[in-house]
Amino acid sequence: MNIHTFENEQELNEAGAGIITGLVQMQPGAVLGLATGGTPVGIYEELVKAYKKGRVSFKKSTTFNLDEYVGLPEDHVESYHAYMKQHLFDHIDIPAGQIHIPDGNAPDLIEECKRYNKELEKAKQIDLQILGLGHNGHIGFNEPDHSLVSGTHLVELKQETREANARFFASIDEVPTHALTMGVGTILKAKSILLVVRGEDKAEIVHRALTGPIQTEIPATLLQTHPHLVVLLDAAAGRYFK
Ligand SMILES: O=P(O)(O)OC[C@H]1O[C@](O)(CO)[C@@H](O)[C@@H]1O
Repeated sequence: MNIHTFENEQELNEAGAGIITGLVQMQPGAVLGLATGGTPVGIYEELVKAYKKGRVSFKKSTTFNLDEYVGLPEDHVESYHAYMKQHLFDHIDIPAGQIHIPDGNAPDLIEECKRYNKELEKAKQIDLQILGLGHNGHIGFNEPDHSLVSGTHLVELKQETREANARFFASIDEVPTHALTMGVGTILKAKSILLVVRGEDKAEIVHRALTGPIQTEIPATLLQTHPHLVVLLDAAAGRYFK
């Protein structure tokens, strides 16, 4: 595990984007696992800048998003479909057919999970999985539980997750109660993982996740078992690592 702490958010963003562009430059057909939420926004901004400067092309890349809310229309500004377009896909050259995001509006959500798993199987392996971290230790939307699911599945969001994400909605009542998420088995199967964590409010959980006992009640502790984990922390999130 390689942990890097940054005093400056911009340096963190550039480092994160540099890891992604470095991979895509060397391996244009790379399969990228993408995250949403507040954490990766600055990294996506740097990716867009790199693309606009002609430093990288995503024409041959494939992407798989970690998760999507259930029941939020795709064009709702807080759906992860809309988020990805707004922050990345509308500004780079990736062909639409190479983008994969679970469909939280599918008529049969269990079938949709199976379909997503099949797409992941076809891609064989994610080369680089980008992850944020929930305050309760969730990765993707794999919430703390006495057991965890390996593949894509339907989850009920914990109240604390809905509260944390309420900042993006007009009120907590608008935050969906369920989501589809890639499972921890798929996440851990990625060749490399890039975990990004920002803010004082996540300092304790990221420290527990990376140094505490491995337990499904803190799903991110499973990342300790991954052979190629890179962690980027801002100074506030990294305070217990100093
Ligand atoms: O980056 P945020 O908004 O703090 O969210 C933490 C994590 O939880 C999620 O919202 C759930 O997948 C992710 O998008 C994010 O990585």
